[in-house]
Amino acid sequence: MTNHTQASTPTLAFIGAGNMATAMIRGLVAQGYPAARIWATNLTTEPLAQLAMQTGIHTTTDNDLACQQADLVVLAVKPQMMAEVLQTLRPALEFKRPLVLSIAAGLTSATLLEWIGTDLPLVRAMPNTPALLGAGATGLYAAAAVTAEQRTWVDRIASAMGQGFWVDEEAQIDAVTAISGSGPAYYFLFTEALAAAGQALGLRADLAQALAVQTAAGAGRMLAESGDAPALLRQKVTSPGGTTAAALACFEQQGLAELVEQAAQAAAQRAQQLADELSRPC
Ligand SMILES: NC(=O)C1=CN([C@@H]2O[C@H](COP(=O)(O)OP(=O)(O)OC[C@H]3O[C@@H](n4cnc5c(N)ncnc54)[C@H](O)[C@@H]3O)[C@@H](O)[C@H]2O)C=CC1
Ligand SMILES: O=C(O)[C@@H]1CCC=N1
Repeated sequence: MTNHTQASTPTLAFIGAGNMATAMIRGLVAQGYPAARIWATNLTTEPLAQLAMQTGIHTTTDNDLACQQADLVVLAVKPQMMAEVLQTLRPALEFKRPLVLSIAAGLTSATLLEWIGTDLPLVRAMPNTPALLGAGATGLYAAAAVTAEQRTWVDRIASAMGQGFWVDEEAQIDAVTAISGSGPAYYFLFTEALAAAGQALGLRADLAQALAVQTAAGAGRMLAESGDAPALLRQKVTSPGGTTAAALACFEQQGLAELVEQAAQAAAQRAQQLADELSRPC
């Protein structure tokens, strides 16, 4: 029942329009994806009203209705809600047979397909919130049965949100989750810590925050636009015997690289744990 006449611009249905789906939708619409080809659902109308007003997309609290319109269904509820949502969506999915794109952390394609109860084409995606600005990084894994045309749909969506990166092994999606899915929060935390350090050095709170935020934004742009490797950019700031060298030596002595590695491992392990916990029969 897939609507092949609309194949080049598939109709999308986002099931669970929360933080991440909203960032994706706003990013897609800002990059010119037709709002008339996007549906989004939530449990109540309140969170949908603002999204509809800002973007002009279709919204509904009826997951079946949204699914019935869609060539591509984005599963965007929390992993803990997924089994219940898929159980109720099963008839609509079986009838319409869309491409399913899950953005849920952890949940494997095997578990998702078991819950869907029928063999549908499935892509696991791990986007991140900068998708809102068209500056996202999205990891992608195609489970079996995804057609070449459906891959082009996914590529188009990922490029409208920023950059897409296909991986060949599903397990790598957990690593992507730990680096870029959760990654924006790490940079936000570092920015908060830098602002607090500015206050500790005697700066006003608002000034310390403005300096930390503008520095993060500037450094991010240099990383993205200069073409230089992060290490080279770091070296260009670091005068021998100067202030940066003193701070970097402190980071090194305190084991920053090891700490970052441990944090990323904790995120990846949590993704696997979520998958194990949720796929266990009750
Ligand atoms: N927030 C992020 O940065 C990222 C989140 N993800 C994944 O995206 C998914 C959603 O995460 P968030 O957007 O952060 O969570 P969220 O809680 O903001 O959004 C989920 C939304 O689903 C709605 N919902 C719950 N049950 C529903 C149902 N039966 N029908 C329709 N809507 C329903 C909730 O009301 C909520 O608004 C998760 O699976 C998460 O792993 C993936 C990448 C990044
Ligand atoms: O924290 C989480 O579980 C989700 C997945 C990646 C970012 N947010």
